[in-house]
Amino acid sequence: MEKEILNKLKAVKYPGLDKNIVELRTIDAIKRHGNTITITLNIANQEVFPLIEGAIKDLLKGYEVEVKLKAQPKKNIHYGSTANPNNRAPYAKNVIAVTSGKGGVGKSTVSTNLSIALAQKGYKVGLLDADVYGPDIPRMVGVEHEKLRWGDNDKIIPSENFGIKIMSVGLTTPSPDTPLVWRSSVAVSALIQFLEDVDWGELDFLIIDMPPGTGDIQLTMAQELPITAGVLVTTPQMVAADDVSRAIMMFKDIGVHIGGLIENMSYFIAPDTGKRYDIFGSDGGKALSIQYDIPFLGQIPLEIEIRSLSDEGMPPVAMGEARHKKYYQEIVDKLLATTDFNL
Ligand SMILES: Nc1ncnc2c1ncn2[C@@H]1O[C@H](COP(=O)(O)OP(=O)(O)OP(=O)(O)O)[C@@H](O)[C@H]1O
Repeated sequence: MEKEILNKLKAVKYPGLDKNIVELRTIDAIKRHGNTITITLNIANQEVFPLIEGAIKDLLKGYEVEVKLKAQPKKNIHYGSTANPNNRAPYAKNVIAVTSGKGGVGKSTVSTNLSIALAQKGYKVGLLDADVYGPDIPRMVGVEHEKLRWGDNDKIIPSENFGIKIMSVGLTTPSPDTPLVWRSSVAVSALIQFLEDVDWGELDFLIIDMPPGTGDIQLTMAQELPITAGVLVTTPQMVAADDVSRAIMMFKDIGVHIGGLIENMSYFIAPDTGKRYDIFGSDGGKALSIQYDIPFLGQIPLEIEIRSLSDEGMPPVAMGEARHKKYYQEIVDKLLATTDFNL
């Protein structure tokens, strides 16, 4: 019976999208009590709920149907409020914080390429690698052997490459592979120093590659900076994971506007044939963004070249083929459209 209903529900399109509510995983449960069928939807967008409810009731006319909205995850963690943050970076017109639920999803690769894509559009961009657990950005932009340098004004001179200014916690270690073993309080004060003591000049965008997760560092950054937009990176496998939901809820709880969600390593492009394989299914990121009512900024496939170019310090958006550039450039165009940036 439930299966039969689920099949029928495939006829209901999600408002404004070319996908149905079943493939977008918005059906949380279908239950039958006597003659009543109760369908629970898992969506956060209150405005589309009545539209879907109406369409379901029309479709299942012969049945007694009740459509409910699943209670969204309760905010049992209180992150506090960052309604009136300090502004340690008055030189930046906009601050974008890039984060992820878990490590290894490609957050630093995304931050780097989005920063360069913004610079390619003519904006002045600074990229702060605040990922104390894996400060990979210097290697990705080929500045890993640079050391901290101070200018005449006693300010730290940021590295520069591919049209962006770069500062990383990784540049504070004696060699690129020295591990950083910092307590979070030390990491937070180092980051604040980077915000205040680096000679960034005037910036249109300061992009911060945050550590993964929802800890002290994220919260302090949100208290010390007016974050214009938070951007979340996930992989299709992670889409259903609690970590991603927690990262989304953290931004929502502390009042940071979410610029959108990016799905990285979405599908695989075979290097020999160019054929696309949807290894992890498709559209998980889109479904997640619908569930939490946040913009979906796009997908980046898993491609060997993205990894090899990044490892060699040649960011794909600058040094890759046209299609690599397009992945990141299209995401930047969408982000510029979803958020009211100060430009
Ligand atoms: N779309 C992609 N296709 C292929 N490889 C990718 C892609 N995105 C990232 N990678 C590779 O995956 C690895 C992890 O990426 P990255 O360091 O950006 O992740 P991260 O989420 O920032 O990790 P960490 O939390 O450890 O800092 C890197 O080797 C990177 O080159």
